[in-house]
Formats: sequence, structure tokens, C-alpha cells
Amino acid sequence: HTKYKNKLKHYVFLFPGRILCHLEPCGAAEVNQAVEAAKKAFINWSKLSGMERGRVMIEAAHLIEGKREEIAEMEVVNNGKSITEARLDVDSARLCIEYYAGLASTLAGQHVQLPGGSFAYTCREPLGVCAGIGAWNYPFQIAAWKSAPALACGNSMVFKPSPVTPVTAAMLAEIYAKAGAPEGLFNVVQGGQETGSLLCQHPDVAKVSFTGSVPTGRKIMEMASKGVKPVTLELGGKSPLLIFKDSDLENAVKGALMANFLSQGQVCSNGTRVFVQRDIFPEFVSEVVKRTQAIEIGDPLLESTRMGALVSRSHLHKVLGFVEQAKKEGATVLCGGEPFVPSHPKLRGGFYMTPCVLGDCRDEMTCVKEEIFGPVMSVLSFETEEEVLRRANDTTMGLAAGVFTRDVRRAHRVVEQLKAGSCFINNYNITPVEVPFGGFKTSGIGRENGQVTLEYYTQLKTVYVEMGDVESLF
Ligand SMILES: NC(=O)c1ccc[n+]([C@@H]2O[C@H](COP(=O)([O-])OP(=O)(O)OC[C@H]3O[C@@H](n4cnc5c(N)ncnc54)[C@H](O)[C@@H]3O)[C@@H](O)[C@H]2O)c1
Ligand SMILES: C[N+](C)(C)CCCC=O
Repeated sequence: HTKYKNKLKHYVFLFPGRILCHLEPCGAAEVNQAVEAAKKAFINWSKLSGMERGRVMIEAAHLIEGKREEIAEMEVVNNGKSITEARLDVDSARLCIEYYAGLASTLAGQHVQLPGGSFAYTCREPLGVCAGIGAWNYPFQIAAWKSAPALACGNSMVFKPSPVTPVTAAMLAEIYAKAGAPEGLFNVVQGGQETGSLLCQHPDVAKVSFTGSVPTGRKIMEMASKGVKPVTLELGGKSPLLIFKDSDLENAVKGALMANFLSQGQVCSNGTRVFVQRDIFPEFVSEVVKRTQAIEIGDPLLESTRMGALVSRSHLHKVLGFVEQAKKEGATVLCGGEPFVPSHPKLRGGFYMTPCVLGDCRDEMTCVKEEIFGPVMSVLSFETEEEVLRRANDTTMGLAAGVFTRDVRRAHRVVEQLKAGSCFINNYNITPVEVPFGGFKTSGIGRENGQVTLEYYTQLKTVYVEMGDVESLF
């Protein structure tokens, strides 16, 4: 704690209910300083070959591997999630850096033959200083998912983590520096919305990649539009999971739990509207409730713990408020939805709750319409494929969607009609770094991960080459 206290100064955050460190929000002077450092680093970094940039990134990935446990433990303290999940987040961050290290040398353009021996070629050039702004649910992973493609393409980055979870992005900065990245290539500024706004509006920031809520995403886009800057927006969701009667029930139940309870339910892509075909509804619900009640809650640093603490007191109250609202609107709490006080005295101030399954839900209820961002699953029954597709798509958001069925033709037919950017067949919340991730509708613009993201961190230059004489009309 002392180490980070000295480094990061005065911003306050809590775990479990205690102050961990104080950090000072960065103002205009610090943001300018970070952007200036990134501008300097960009000059040489952008001139390196992809292979050379890839080498530094591979070294960063090795360092992450060596510090896996240290980073994961710090992420637990930072965020409250279980150590088991934090390790997987660190692995995803490392794999992402490794993956883009490999892709760095594949950046290439096209050669276009034209009449008279003339030709044109295209090349992908980096954008410059990119700003990354992160949410608090996957702090280390988000910093890696943004920085890896940005750096691979020859950009530099100023990253602002959420003020609620400021620590592990700073660890990533230390790792890049140790791996041989030039000074200022990846900078971390601390603070909340004011610091974020300063970054978005900075004239020397060429692009903003944002992960967070839909309302903040709108503001980010508005600010970026003033400078005509491209944005990547990874926003919220209220995703549907469709379970047909011919599903493998065991897998469908496991899928529903994976779709709702990772990271204490604080996952953008969560499939929180679980539509179950009427014939298997009672059996499915009884199994889901039984397994939800068996989820071990408590000290997130223990190996046996499967659910840690929510991120803050105010967020816990917000999530419990959604459960209360659901009850008022006629939903039945089938399990959970209560504050949870672990037996160990050191955890008493933590922000724990029991994971919740809501029954008797209707499509118009708040719990079915709004993103709760906590461990609350709403189960709904349906009769026909046509009906469930209409209801599943009846949302302004479109981040993810899932379908469980043994009928391969139904699976593809259904997915084809789902209005969501990231779809899963017979699983849920699986996000390999090789695969693009992102949303339709208000859930966002652009993608993270996969080859396509190279396009979001570069701009295309076209060069026409005349091999004859100029034929002037004048
Ligand atoms: N699609 C995805 O990949 C993805 C991933 C994780 C989280 N999320 C979404 O994030 C939300 C939860 O995260 P959150 O509460 O941290 O979101 P948030 O929108 O409140 O904040 C996100 C980040 O934006 C910063 N910010 C806030 N106002 C700003 C402003 N006016 N200008 C610039 N920066 C500003 C915050 O300090 C924070 O760093 C959920 O809606 C969740 O679905 C989406
Ligand atoms: C790795 N998960 C669990 C799919 C999370 C992706 C990032 C969204 O919050």
C-alpha cells in the first residue's frame, strides 16, 4: 500500500470499507505533461518496424507472466473480485499483448495497378497519441485491451483508469517501461470525469478509446466530435440469453451462471435476461437457483471463494435498490438479493451481497429493461422462437446475446436475427483475444481484440504514383 501511496498521491478508495490509498486527480498541467511525454515517445516508436515494437511487447507479456500472482492479488484489492477471476483477467491481458505483438509486423497495405504503368499503394499509419479511458470492472484487462493494439500500431497512449480502481493500470505502465518501451509511451493519469474530459478535449490527442456506461459514452463522443477524433466506445448492455427446450440442460445452467455472476455480476456483456422455453422452465429455474445458492461468497483472496465484494458501497446500494424495485413491480426473489456479512471480522465492512435470481419477471419491468451491473439474473419464459427473438431484440442496447440449443440450424438462424455485436452459441462470456468484441446499437462503436482492431488504431494513406507525363487540362 505504501508503495502505491507514494507513487499515486491523493485519491481515495476503499477495500473492504477501508481507505487503501490517496491519489491526487490530475488536472490540466498533469494531463498536458502526459500528452507531451506521449507525443515525444510517438516520434521514435512510430518509426520502428512492427517486429521491433513486437519485441518490446513480448517482453512486457513475459513480465506479466512472471508477476501474475502479484498483479492478480492487487486486482483483488483494487476491485473486490475473486483471486481466481483476477488471475484469468491477468492472463487475458497478457495474451492480448502477446497477440498484438505478433500482429504488429503484419500491418501492410495494398498495391493497385493503374493504366500506363502508374500505380497506387496504401499503407496504414498510426494515429498519434491515443487516449484510453477505463471502467472499474476489469481494470488491468481493459488497460491491456486498449494499449496492446494501440502500441502495436505505432501509437502512444495516455490511459486514465476509473478512480474507483486506479492501481493496476499503474502496474502495467511500470511493466511496459521495464520491457523497454520508451519513456512516455504508455502513461497513466489518475482522476475522474474532469481528468477524462481534459484528455478527450486535448488538441494533441488523436483518438479516444472508452469503456464505460452509455451516458458517459455519449459525452465522450460529443467531446471527440469537436476535434473530429475517432472513438472506440465499449459501453453497457442488457443482453439476452435464449435457452431452448432441446438444450443440454447441464450446459445451459452453467452458461446462465457464467452469463450472470462473473465479477459479482459487474460485466458489460452479461446475459441478464434469461429467456427459457416453457417446457423446461421449472426444471431449469430450480437447478439455477440451487447452484446460485451454492456460490461461495467471501474473502476474495481465498482459493475457494467464487464471489467477492462489489466495487463500492454506493454501487452495492444501487444494485440492492434494483432488487427492491423488482419486488415492487411484482417480481419474486427466488434466491439472494440481500446484503451479505462474511463471518471474518476483517471483511465486515465489505460490499457483499448474495447473488440473486428473480422470477415472475415481465419484459416491461425495470430489472428486465435496465443494466443492473450486479449479480441479479432475471428469468423469463417463452413459447416460440419468433416470440423470443422479438422480445430479445426489444432493447436499445446490443452488446451480447447467447443461445443454447442442440439444433445447429436453429442456433445459426437465431444468431443471425439477434441484434448484438458479440454472440455466443452454447456458451457465454467467452472472449478470446483473437476474436473481436463490441456492441451494436447504443452498446458502442468499434471493436476491441481481433485483427480488425488494427484498423481502429491506424489511418489509411493512399499514394498515387505517376509513371508517365502529366496530362494537364489547362
Ligand atoms: N462494452 C464493454 O466492453 C464494457 C466493459 C466494461 C464496462 N462497461 C460498462 O461500463 C459501465 C460501468 O463502468 P463505470 O461505472 O466505470 O462507467 P462510467 O461511464 O461511469 O465511467 C467510465 C470511465 O469514464 C470516466 N468518465 C466519467 N465521466 C467522464 C467524462 N465526462 N469525460 C471523460 N471521462 C469520464 C470515469 O472516470 C471512468 O474512468 C457499465 O455500463 C458497463 O456495462 C462496458
Ligand atoms: C472477459 N469478460 C468476462 C467477457 C468480460 C469482458 C469485458 C466486459 O466487461
